[in-house]
Amino acid sequence: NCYTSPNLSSPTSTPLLPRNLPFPSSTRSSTLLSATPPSPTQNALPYPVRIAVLGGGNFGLALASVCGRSGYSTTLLVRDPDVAEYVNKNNCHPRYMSDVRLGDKVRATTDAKSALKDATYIIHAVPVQYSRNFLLNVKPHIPIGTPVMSASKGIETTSLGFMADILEECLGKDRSYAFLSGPSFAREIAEERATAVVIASEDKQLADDLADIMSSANFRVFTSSDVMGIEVGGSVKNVIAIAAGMCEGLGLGTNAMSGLVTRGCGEMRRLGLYLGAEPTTLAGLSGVGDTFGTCFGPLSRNRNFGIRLGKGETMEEILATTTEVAEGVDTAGALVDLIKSRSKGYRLDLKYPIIFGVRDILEGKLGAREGLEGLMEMPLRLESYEATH
Ligand SMILES: NC(=O)C1=CN([C@@H]2O[C@H](COP(=O)(O)OP(=O)(O)OC[C@H]3O[C@@H](n4cnc5c(N)ncnc54)[C@H](O)[C@@H]3O)[C@@H](O)[C@H]2O)C=CC1
Ligand SMILES: O=C(CO)COP(=O)(O)O
Repeated sequence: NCYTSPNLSSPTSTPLLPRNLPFPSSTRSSTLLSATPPSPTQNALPYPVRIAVLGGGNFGLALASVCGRSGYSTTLLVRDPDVAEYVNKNNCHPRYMSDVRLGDKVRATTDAKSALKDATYIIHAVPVQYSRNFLLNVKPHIPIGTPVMSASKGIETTSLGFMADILEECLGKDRSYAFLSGPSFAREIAEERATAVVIASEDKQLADDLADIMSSANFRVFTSSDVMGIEVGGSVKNVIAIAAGMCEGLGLGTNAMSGLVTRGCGEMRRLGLYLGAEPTTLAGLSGVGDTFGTCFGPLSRNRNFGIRLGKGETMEEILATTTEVAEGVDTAGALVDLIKSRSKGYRLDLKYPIIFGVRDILEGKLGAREGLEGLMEMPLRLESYEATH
């Protein structure tokens, strides 16, 4: 890769905000709980920073507001000129979180060239299945070497690639990439509620710089080098959340829910270790942490999708009444295909019963109740297993 932190070693550089600190201490609790937003602060990086955010959905908006609140000029690249005009006039999106102001550092445009040519960092927040086309369209405007951070979670159904694969295939190997994940609902971020995430990159300097840029009292950014761990966690947790939602919709109870989510985390761990992820990442914010948030949090689209399935709605009925993306729907099938293509083992459905079960339910091969109750008939073995396939 060819990312070098712009002028970070300058002797005049101002000390950066501390990273990897625990949640803000009680001295900050008034800020955490206050309805009044804290005044914008610019994190002290000794070089000009301009952020471009690809994708004007909930998460692109939330991350743009984080960067804007840190004091950085942030441009949101959207597809619809009416949306761009509305954002610039009203400082909020007309449809997504329309009650949330984005802050005066955030502007929107449909002009990829103007958004990208001077960007120091690019944040990608386009749903996974649309990412390849989107990236190939904007590629001519992305300067060589500009680092890109993805915040999207899932697996592409056509290539079975994670975002790391899609980014490299679309934008080349001659730049550094980073990946943001963790329990982080867009609305809570936009409302400046306490949030802890992790940014992973093989390029430590990039992860550190992005953490400095985005960290604030209410948005804590930890760093990691385990890209695979981050990507497996972010992909699998959405599928587990659909199962958790079905469990909720069917009224199966707290014991069932806790058992299901824990066994789902076991499947995440099994796949992650097989693909080379670190166990600590899978047990961390982007693995178990995001699974808790998504399985139990009322804001989760994946969980809500599952609740509606559990209550008896069909896939078609649900898809016809939502414009928001539940990544787990496509990722469930992609995960099954990925597991089959990478594993030499047999009866993989017994090794990944929740992932395979959700895929079967989404494909209409099983009803939600039948699928979840089928888990009660799984062979009883040792609870813990190694990462063998
Ligand atoms: N919303 C959240 O709380 C979080 C979302 N994420 C991830 O962020 C990514 C983006 O999700 P959201 O912003 O929530 O999506 P969203 O559901 O809020 O919005 C959908 C976005 O997709 C865009 N879109 C629709 N069709 C498209 C197409 N054909 N080509 C390009 N773009 C198209 C829409 O313009 C919109 O920007 C997903 O991978 C999601 O898993 C991650 C953490 C939290
Ligand atoms: O990833 C998320 C929170 O961390 C958002 O989850 P949903 O896509 O299910 O809303």
